Amino acid sequence: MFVSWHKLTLSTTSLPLPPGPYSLPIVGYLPFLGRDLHTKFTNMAHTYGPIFKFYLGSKLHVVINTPELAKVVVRDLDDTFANRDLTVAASVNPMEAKIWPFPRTMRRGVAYIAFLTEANVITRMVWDDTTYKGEQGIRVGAELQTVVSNVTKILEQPNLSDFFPTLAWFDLQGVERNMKKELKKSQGPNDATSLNIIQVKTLLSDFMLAGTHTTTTLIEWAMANIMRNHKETFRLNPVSPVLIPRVPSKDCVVDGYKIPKDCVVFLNVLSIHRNPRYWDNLLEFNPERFLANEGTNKWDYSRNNLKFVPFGSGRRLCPGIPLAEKMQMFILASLLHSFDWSLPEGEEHDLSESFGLTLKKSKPLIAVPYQRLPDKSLYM
Ligand code: HEM
Repeated sequence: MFVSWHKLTLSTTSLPLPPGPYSLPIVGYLPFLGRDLHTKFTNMAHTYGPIFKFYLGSKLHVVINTPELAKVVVRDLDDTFANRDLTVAASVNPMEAKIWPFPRTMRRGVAYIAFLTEANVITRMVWDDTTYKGEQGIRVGAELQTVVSNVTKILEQPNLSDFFPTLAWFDLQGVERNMKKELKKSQGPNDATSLNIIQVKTLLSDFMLAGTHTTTTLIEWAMANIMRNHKETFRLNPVSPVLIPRVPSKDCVVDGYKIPKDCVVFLNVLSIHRNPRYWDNLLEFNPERFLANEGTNKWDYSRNNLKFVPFGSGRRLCPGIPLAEKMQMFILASLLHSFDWSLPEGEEHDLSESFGLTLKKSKPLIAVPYQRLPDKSLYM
Protein backbone atom coordinates (compact mmCIF):
# COMPACT_ATOMS: atom_id res chain seq x y z
CA MET A 1 0.00 0.00 0.00
CA PHE A 2 2.79 2.36 1.05
CA VAL A 3 4.77 1.41 -2.06
CA SER A 4 1.93 2.21 -4.46
CA TRP A 5 1.12 5.45 -2.64
CA HIS A 6 4.78 6.36 -2.85
CA LYS A 7 4.86 5.49 -6.56
CA LEU A 8 1.84 7.63 -7.29
CA THR A 9 3.07 10.66 -5.43
CA LEU A 10 6.70 10.44 -6.54
CA SER A 11 7.92 13.60 -8.27
CA THR A 12 7.31 13.07 -11.98
CA THR A 13 10.02 15.40 -13.29
CA SER A 14 12.79 12.79 -13.41
CA LEU A 15 10.63 10.09 -14.98
CA PRO A 16 10.64 9.23 -18.69
CA LEU A 17 7.61 9.48 -20.93
CA PRO A 18 6.27 6.12 -22.18
CA PRO A 19 8.08 4.60 -25.19
CA GLY A 20 6.76 5.23 -28.68
CA PRO A 21 7.60 5.75 -32.35
CA TYR A 22 9.70 8.61 -33.67
CA SER A 23 7.63 11.50 -34.93
CA LEU A 24 8.20 13.92 -37.77
CA PRO A 25 8.87 17.54 -36.92
CA ILE A 26 5.70 19.65 -36.78
CA VAL A 27 3.15 16.99 -37.83
CA GLY A 28 4.32 14.33 -35.39
CA TYR A 29 2.94 10.85 -36.04
CA LEU A 30 -0.13 12.15 -37.91
CA PRO A 31 0.85 10.88 -41.41
CA PHE A 32 1.35 7.31 -40.12
CA LEU A 33 -1.75 6.87 -38.01
CA GLY A 34 -4.30 5.96 -40.71
CA ARG A 35 -8.03 5.67 -40.09
CA ASP A 36 -8.33 2.37 -38.22
CA LEU A 37 -7.01 3.53 -34.87
CA HIS A 38 -8.08 0.38 -33.00
CA THR A 39 -5.98 -1.91 -35.25
CA LYS A 40 -3.11 0.55 -35.41
CA PHE A 41 -3.01 0.91 -31.60
CA THR A 42 -3.12 -2.86 -31.09
CA ASN A 43 -0.21 -3.34 -33.54
CA MET A 44 1.74 -0.55 -31.89
CA ALA A 45 1.22 -2.21 -28.49
CA HIS A 46 2.96 -5.31 -29.87
CA THR A 47 5.97 -3.16 -30.71
CA TYR A 48 6.10 -0.66 -27.84
CA GLY A 49 4.40 -2.49 -24.99
CA PRO A 50 1.27 -2.02 -22.88
CA ILE A 51 1.64 1.76 -22.62
CA PHE A 52 3.02 3.90 -25.42
CA LYS A 53 2.98 7.46 -26.63
CA PHE A 54 2.92 9.39 -29.91
CA TYR A 55 2.55 13.01 -30.91
CA LEU A 56 -0.11 14.50 -33.15
CA GLY A 57 1.17 17.94 -34.02
CA SER A 58 2.40 19.31 -30.73
CA LYS A 59 -0.01 17.27 -28.60
CA LEU A 60 1.15 14.24 -26.63
CA HIS A 61 -1.11 11.17 -26.82
CA VAL A 62 -0.83 8.06 -24.63
CA VAL A 63 -2.47 4.68 -25.23
CA ILE A 64 -3.18 2.15 -22.46
CA ASN A 65 -3.61 -1.46 -23.58
CA THR A 66 -4.01 -3.77 -20.56
CA PRO A 67 -6.56 -4.20 -17.76
CA GLU A 68 -3.81 -3.74 -15.16
CA LEU A 69 -2.86 -0.29 -16.48
CA ALA A 70 -6.48 0.61 -17.22
CA LYS A 71 -7.07 0.00 -13.52
CA VAL A 72 -4.50 2.66 -12.60
CA VAL A 73 -6.33 5.17 -14.82
CA VAL A 74 -9.97 4.38 -14.00
CA ARG A 75 -9.57 3.31 -10.37
CA ASP A 76 -6.37 4.51 -8.61
CA LEU A 77 -6.21 7.86 -10.48
CA ASP A 78 -9.85 8.08 -11.55
CA ASP A 79 -10.17 11.58 -10.14
CA THR A 80 -7.14 12.87 -12.07
CA PHE A 81 -8.36 11.30 -15.32
CA ALA A 82 -11.96 12.46 -15.04
CA ASN A 83 -11.69 15.18 -17.72
CA ARG A 84 -12.42 14.63 -21.40
CA ASP A 85 -10.48 16.02 -24.36
CA LEU A 86 -12.44 19.03 -25.60
CA THR A 87 -11.86 19.31 -29.34
CA VAL A 88 -12.63 22.54 -31.21
CA ALA A 89 -15.71 20.97 -32.86
CA ALA A 90 -17.07 19.73 -29.53
CA SER A 91 -16.52 23.08 -27.88
CA VAL A 92 -18.77 24.83 -30.45
CA ASN A 93 -21.71 22.73 -29.36
CA PRO A 94 -23.84 24.16 -26.58
CA MET A 95 -23.39 20.96 -24.60
CA GLU A 96 -19.62 21.47 -24.80
CA ALA A 97 -17.43 18.66 -23.60
CA LYS A 98 -20.35 16.40 -22.97
CA ILE A 99 -20.97 15.82 -26.64
CA TRP A 100 -20.78 12.29 -27.91
CA PRO A 101 -20.32 10.66 -31.29
CA PHE A 102 -23.09 9.90 -33.72
CA PRO A 103 -23.32 7.93 -36.92
CA ARG A 104 -21.55 8.94 -40.11
CA THR A 105 -24.63 8.13 -42.12
CA MET A 106 -27.89 6.67 -40.98
CA ARG A 107 -28.62 3.66 -43.06
CA ARG A 108 -31.96 2.18 -43.73
CA GLY A 109 -31.32 -1.37 -42.68
CA VAL A 110 -31.27 -3.11 -39.32
CA ALA A 111 -29.54 0.00 -37.95
CA TYR A 112 -32.48 2.22 -39.00
CA ILE A 113 -35.03 0.15 -37.08
CA ALA A 114 -32.81 0.14 -34.00
CA PHE A 115 -32.21 3.89 -34.29
CA LEU A 116 -35.89 4.86 -34.40
CA THR A 117 -36.79 2.53 -31.53
CA GLU A 118 -33.99 3.81 -29.30
CA ALA A 119 -34.64 7.44 -30.30
CA ASN A 120 -38.32 7.01 -29.41
CA VAL A 121 -37.52 5.66 -25.97
CA ILE A 122 -34.96 8.35 -25.16
CA THR A 123 -37.17 11.14 -26.54
CA ARG A 124 -40.07 9.95 -24.41
CA MET A 125 -37.77 10.05 -21.40
CA VAL A 126 -37.01 13.69 -22.26
CA TRP A 127 -40.41 14.94 -23.47
CA ASP A 128 -42.79 12.45 -22.03
CA ASP A 129 -45.47 12.36 -24.77
CA THR A 130 -43.32 12.46 -27.90
CA THR A 131 -43.17 9.46 -30.19
CA TYR A 132 -41.99 9.27 -33.81
CA LYS A 133 -45.19 7.85 -35.25
CA GLY A 134 -46.90 8.22 -38.62
CA GLU A 135 -45.79 10.69 -41.28
CA GLN A 136 -45.04 13.47 -38.82
CA GLY A 137 -42.90 11.12 -36.75
CA ILE A 138 -40.95 10.00 -39.79
CA ARG A 139 -40.33 13.65 -40.73
CA VAL A 140 -39.13 14.65 -37.24
CA GLY A 141 -37.10 11.44 -36.97
CA ALA A 142 -35.45 12.14 -40.33
CA GLU A 143 -34.76 15.73 -39.28
CA LEU A 144 -33.14 14.52 -36.09
CA GLN A 145 -31.04 11.99 -37.98
CA THR A 146 -29.80 14.65 -40.38
CA VAL A 147 -28.80 17.03 -37.59
CA VAL A 148 -26.97 14.43 -35.54
CA SER A 149 -25.40 12.75 -38.52
CA ASN A 150 -24.00 16.06 -39.80
CA VAL A 151 -22.78 17.03 -36.34
CA THR A 152 -21.08 13.65 -36.02
CA LYS A 153 -19.36 13.98 -39.38
CA ILE A 154 -17.85 17.24 -38.15
CA LEU A 155 -16.89 15.76 -34.78
CA GLU A 156 -15.17 12.80 -36.44
CA GLN A 157 -13.07 14.94 -38.75
CA PRO A 158 -9.40 15.15 -37.67
CA ASN A 159 -8.85 18.86 -37.10
CA LEU A 160 -5.45 20.58 -37.35
CA SER A 161 -6.64 23.15 -34.79
CA ASP A 162 -6.75 20.37 -32.17
CA PHE A 163 -3.21 19.22 -32.92
CA PHE A 164 -1.79 22.75 -33.25
CA PRO A 165 -3.76 24.89 -30.79
CA THR A 166 -1.87 28.00 -31.93
CA LEU A 167 -3.47 27.60 -35.39
CA ALA A 168 -6.97 27.26 -33.99
CA TRP A 169 -7.69 30.92 -34.60
CA PHE A 170 -7.37 30.42 -38.41
CA ASP A 171 -9.78 27.46 -38.44
CA LEU A 172 -7.92 26.18 -41.53
CA GLN A 173 -10.31 23.33 -42.33
CA GLY A 174 -13.42 25.29 -41.46
CA VAL A 175 -14.43 22.75 -38.80
CA GLU A 176 -15.46 25.39 -36.28
CA ARG A 177 -17.29 27.37 -38.99
CA ASN A 178 -19.16 24.28 -40.21
CA MET A 179 -20.16 23.25 -36.70
CA LYS A 180 -21.56 26.73 -36.00
CA LYS A 181 -23.43 26.66 -39.33
CA GLU A 182 -24.86 23.23 -38.60
CA LEU A 183 -26.07 24.25 -35.17
CA LYS A 184 -27.55 27.46 -36.55
CA LYS A 185 -29.45 25.53 -39.21
CA SER A 186 -31.15 23.60 -36.48
CA GLN A 187 -32.53 26.89 -35.14
CA GLY A 188 -34.59 27.33 -38.32
CA PRO A 189 -38.33 28.11 -38.51
CA ASN A 190 -40.34 26.37 -35.93
CA ASP A 191 -43.76 24.90 -36.52
CA ALA A 192 -45.65 22.35 -34.54
CA THR A 193 -43.78 19.48 -36.11
CA SER A 194 -40.25 20.82 -36.49
CA LEU A 195 -37.58 20.98 -33.84
CA ASN A 196 -36.90 24.25 -32.04
CA ILE A 197 -33.50 25.13 -30.64
CA ILE A 198 -34.31 24.13 -27.08
CA GLN A 199 -35.50 20.80 -28.27
CA VAL A 200 -32.46 20.37 -30.50
CA LYS A 201 -30.12 21.27 -27.66
CA THR A 202 -31.87 18.79 -25.44
CA LEU A 203 -31.77 16.16 -28.14
CA LEU A 204 -28.11 16.75 -28.75
CA SER A 205 -27.42 16.36 -25.08
CA ASP A 206 -25.52 13.37 -23.84
CA PHE A 207 -28.33 10.93 -23.58
CA MET A 208 -29.65 11.26 -27.10
CA LEU A 209 -26.24 11.34 -28.71
CA ALA A 210 -24.72 8.67 -26.57
CA GLY A 211 -27.73 6.43 -26.35
CA THR A 212 -28.99 5.89 -29.87
CA HIS A 213 -25.92 5.30 -31.98
CA THR A 214 -24.29 2.96 -29.50
CA THR A 215 -27.35 0.74 -29.26
CA THR A 216 -27.89 0.93 -33.01
CA THR A 217 -24.33 -0.17 -33.75
CA LEU A 218 -24.53 -2.96 -31.18
CA ILE A 219 -27.81 -4.30 -32.61
CA GLU A 220 -26.44 -4.28 -36.13
CA TRP A 221 -23.33 -6.21 -35.06
CA ALA A 222 -25.41 -8.58 -32.93
CA MET A 223 -27.77 -9.36 -35.80
CA ALA A 224 -24.86 -9.85 -38.18
CA ASN A 225 -23.14 -12.13 -35.66
CA ILE A 226 -26.27 -14.07 -34.79
CA MET A 227 -27.03 -14.60 -38.47
CA ARG A 228 -23.57 -16.17 -38.65
CA ASN A 229 -24.07 -18.03 -35.38
CA HIS A 230 -21.89 -15.79 -33.28
CA LYS A 231 -23.15 -14.17 -30.07
CA GLU A 232 -20.22 -12.63 -28.30
CA THR A 233 -20.82 -9.27 -29.85
CA PHE A 234 -19.84 -7.06 -26.94
CA ARG A 235 -16.41 -8.68 -26.60
CA LEU A 236 -15.56 -9.18 -30.27
CA ASN A 237 -17.11 -5.99 -31.64
CA PRO A 238 -17.14 -3.46 -28.81
CA VAL A 239 -19.07 -0.37 -29.86
CA SER A 240 -16.28 1.86 -28.51
CA PRO A 241 -13.04 -0.01 -29.31
CA VAL A 242 -11.03 2.95 -28.04
CA LEU A 243 -12.68 4.88 -25.21
CA ILE A 244 -13.32 8.60 -25.64
CA PRO A 245 -10.01 10.09 -24.46
CA ARG A 246 -9.38 11.20 -20.91
CA VAL A 247 -7.14 14.13 -20.01
CA PRO A 248 -5.23 14.15 -16.70
CA SER A 249 -5.75 17.30 -14.67
CA LYS A 250 -2.21 17.10 -13.28
CA ASP A 251 1.09 15.29 -13.92
CA CYS A 252 0.94 11.70 -12.75
CA VAL A 253 2.67 8.34 -13.04
CA VAL A 254 1.43 5.20 -14.79
CA ASP A 255 3.61 2.09 -14.93
CA GLY A 256 6.67 4.12 -13.95
CA TYR A 257 6.20 6.61 -16.78
CA LYS A 258 5.37 10.27 -16.51
CA ILE A 259 1.92 11.15 -17.88
CA PRO A 260 1.89 14.93 -18.16
CA LYS A 261 -1.09 17.12 -17.35
CA ASP A 262 -3.33 17.85 -20.36
CA CYS A 263 -2.06 15.06 -22.62
CA VAL A 264 -4.66 12.85 -24.32
CA VAL A 265 -5.07 9.33 -22.94
CA PHE A 266 -6.80 6.52 -24.82
CA LEU A 267 -7.88 3.19 -23.32
CA ASN A 268 -7.68 0.54 -26.02
CA VAL A 269 -10.69 -1.69 -25.29
CA LEU A 270 -10.26 -3.84 -28.37
CA SER A 271 -6.75 -4.95 -27.47
CA ILE A 272 -8.04 -5.88 -23.98
CA HIS A 273 -11.03 -7.80 -25.36
CA ARG A 274 -8.95 -9.66 -27.93
CA ASN A 275 -5.85 -10.41 -25.90
CA PRO A 276 -4.88 -14.12 -25.55
CA ARG A 277 -3.56 -13.42 -22.03
CA TYR A 278 -7.09 -12.81 -20.82
CA TRP A 279 -9.23 -14.84 -23.24
CA ASP A 280 -8.87 -18.46 -24.35
CA ASN A 281 -9.44 -19.05 -28.06
CA LEU A 282 -10.19 -15.38 -28.33
CA LEU A 283 -11.66 -15.33 -31.84
CA GLU A 284 -13.79 -18.42 -31.22
CA PHE A 285 -17.57 -18.25 -30.81
CA ASN A 286 -18.03 -19.31 -27.20
CA PRO A 287 -20.86 -17.60 -25.31
CA GLU A 288 -20.48 -20.26 -22.59
CA ARG A 289 -17.40 -18.45 -21.35
CA PHE A 290 -19.82 -15.89 -19.91
CA LEU A 291 -22.31 -18.45 -18.57
CA ALA A 292 -19.57 -20.24 -16.63
CA ASN A 293 -19.16 -17.12 -14.49
CA GLU A 294 -22.84 -16.46 -13.90
CA GLY A 295 -23.54 -15.37 -10.36
CA THR A 296 -19.95 -14.52 -9.53
CA ASN A 297 -20.05 -10.99 -10.95
CA LYS A 298 -16.82 -11.83 -12.71
CA TRP A 299 -18.12 -10.47 -15.99
CA ASP A 300 -20.00 -7.57 -14.46
CA TYR A 301 -18.74 -4.67 -16.58
CA SER A 302 -19.92 -2.05 -14.16
CA ARG A 303 -17.65 -3.20 -11.35
CA ASN A 304 -14.11 -4.47 -11.00
CA ASN A 305 -13.54 -6.65 -14.01
CA LEU A 306 -11.38 -4.58 -16.30
CA LYS A 307 -10.87 -7.41 -18.79
CA PHE A 308 -14.32 -6.72 -20.18
CA VAL A 309 -15.16 -3.02 -20.47
CA PRO A 310 -17.66 -2.44 -23.31
CA PHE A 311 -19.20 0.41 -21.30
CA GLY A 312 -15.90 1.89 -20.08
CA SER A 313 -15.20 2.21 -16.37
CA GLY A 314 -14.57 4.55 -13.46
CA ARG A 315 -16.36 7.83 -12.96
CA ARG A 316 -16.80 8.18 -16.73
CA LEU A 317 -18.50 4.77 -16.94
CA CYS A 318 -21.47 4.83 -19.33
CA PRO A 319 -24.47 6.01 -17.30
CA GLY A 320 -26.82 4.47 -19.89
CA ILE A 321 -26.07 0.83 -18.95
CA PRO A 322 -29.49 0.05 -17.41
CA LEU A 323 -31.31 1.47 -20.46
CA ALA A 324 -28.83 -0.04 -22.91
CA GLU A 325 -29.16 -3.51 -21.37
CA LYS A 326 -32.95 -3.40 -21.52
CA MET A 327 -33.18 -1.85 -24.97
CA GLN A 328 -30.69 -4.08 -26.72
CA MET A 329 -32.40 -7.13 -25.28
CA PHE A 330 -35.83 -5.74 -26.20
CA ILE A 331 -34.91 -4.76 -29.76
CA LEU A 332 -33.01 -7.97 -30.46
CA ALA A 333 -35.70 -10.17 -28.89
CA SER A 334 -38.41 -8.38 -30.91
CA LEU A 335 -36.49 -8.78 -34.15
CA LEU A 336 -35.69 -12.44 -33.53
CA HIS A 337 -39.02 -13.46 -32.04
CA SER A 338 -41.09 -11.93 -34.81
CA PHE A 339 -39.07 -12.78 -37.89
CA ASP A 340 -36.66 -15.21 -39.41
CA TRP A 341 -33.86 -13.27 -41.03
CA SER A 342 -31.62 -13.96 -43.96
CA LEU A 343 -29.30 -12.08 -46.25
CA PRO A 344 -30.62 -10.92 -49.61
CA GLU A 345 -30.13 -13.47 -52.39
CA GLY A 346 -26.49 -13.74 -53.45
CA GLU A 347 -25.12 -11.65 -50.53
CA GLU A 348 -22.20 -12.96 -48.47
CA HIS A 349 -21.72 -12.37 -44.73
CA ASP A 350 -19.36 -9.47 -44.23
CA LEU A 351 -18.12 -8.62 -40.74
CA SER A 352 -15.49 -6.10 -41.74
CA GLU A 353 -15.13 -3.10 -39.44
CA SER A 354 -14.96 0.60 -39.98
CA PHE A 355 -13.39 2.71 -37.27
CA GLY A 356 -14.94 6.05 -36.43
CA LEU A 357 -16.15 7.48 -33.19
CA THR A 358 -17.66 4.03 -32.81
CA LEU A 359 -16.70 0.74 -34.48
CA LYS A 360 -19.34 0.30 -37.17
CA LYS A 361 -19.90 -2.43 -39.70
CA SER A 362 -18.19 -1.16 -42.83
CA LYS A 363 -21.04 -2.56 -44.89
CA PRO A 364 -24.53 -1.86 -43.49
CA LEU A 365 -26.47 -4.99 -42.66
CA ILE A 366 -29.45 -5.33 -44.98
CA ALA A 367 -31.44 -8.34 -43.83
CA VAL A 368 -34.67 -9.77 -45.22
CA PRO A 369 -37.38 -10.59 -42.63
CA TYR A 370 -39.67 -13.60 -43.06
CA GLN A 371 -42.87 -13.95 -41.09
CA ARG A 372 -42.31 -16.24 -38.15
CA LEU A 373 -45.45 -15.83 -36.06
CA PRO A 374 -48.41 -17.95 -37.14
CA ASP A 375 -50.91 -15.09 -37.46
CA LYS A 376 -50.42 -11.65 -39.08
CA SER A 377 -52.57 -9.99 -36.41
CA LEU A 378 -49.80 -10.74 -33.90
CA TYR A 379 -47.67 -8.14 -35.69
CA MET A 380 -50.04 -5.23 -34.96
C1 HEM B 1 -24.99 -0.57 -26.45
C2 HEM B 1 -25.15 0.55 -25.83
C3 HEM B 1 -24.07 1.43 -25.26
C4 HEM B 1 -22.71 1.25 -25.21
C5 HEM B 1 -21.89 0.07 -25.72
C6 HEM B 1 -22.15 2.41 -24.55
C7 HEM B 1 -20.79 2.59 -24.31
C8 HEM B 1 -20.25 3.73 -23.70
C9 HEM B 1 -18.84 3.91 -23.45
C10 HEM B 1 -17.73 2.91 -23.78
C11 HEM B 1 -18.70 5.13 -22.86
C12 HEM B 1 -17.37 5.75 -22.39
C13 HEM B 1 -17.08 5.28 -20.97
C14 HEM B 1 -15.68 5.61 -20.50
O1 HEM B 1 -15.01 6.46 -21.07
O2 HEM B 1 -15.25 4.99 -19.50
C15 HEM B 1 -20.01 5.71 -22.74
C16 HEM B 1 -20.28 6.97 -22.21
C17 HEM B 1 -21.52 7.51 -22.14
N1 HEM B 1 -22.73 6.89 -22.44
FE1 HEM B 1 -22.96 5.06 -23.23
N2 HEM B 1 -23.17 3.28 -24.20
C18 HEM B 1 -24.36 2.71 -24.62
C19 HEM B 1 -25.63 3.24 -24.45
C20 HEM B 1 -25.90 4.42 -23.82
C21 HEM B 1 -27.24 4.93 -23.55
C22 HEM B 1 -28.52 4.19 -23.89
C23 HEM B 1 -27.09 6.14 -22.96
C24 HEM B 1 -28.12 7.11 -22.46
C25 HEM B 1 -29.37 7.10 -22.75
C26 HEM B 1 -25.66 6.40 -22.84
C27 HEM B 1 -25.10 7.54 -22.30
C28 HEM B 1 -23.75 7.77 -22.17
C29 HEM B 1 -23.19 9.03 -21.70
C30 HEM B 1 -23.97 10.26 -21.28
C31 HEM B 1 -21.78 8.85 -21.67
C32 HEM B 1 -20.73 9.88 -21.25
C33 HEM B 1 -20.31 9.61 -19.82
C34 HEM B 1 -19.22 10.55 -19.37
O3 HEM B 1 -18.43 11.02 -20.18
O4 HEM B 1 -19.16 10.80 -18.16
N3 HEM B 1 -24.98 5.34 -23.36
N4 HEM B 1 -20.95 4.83 -23.26
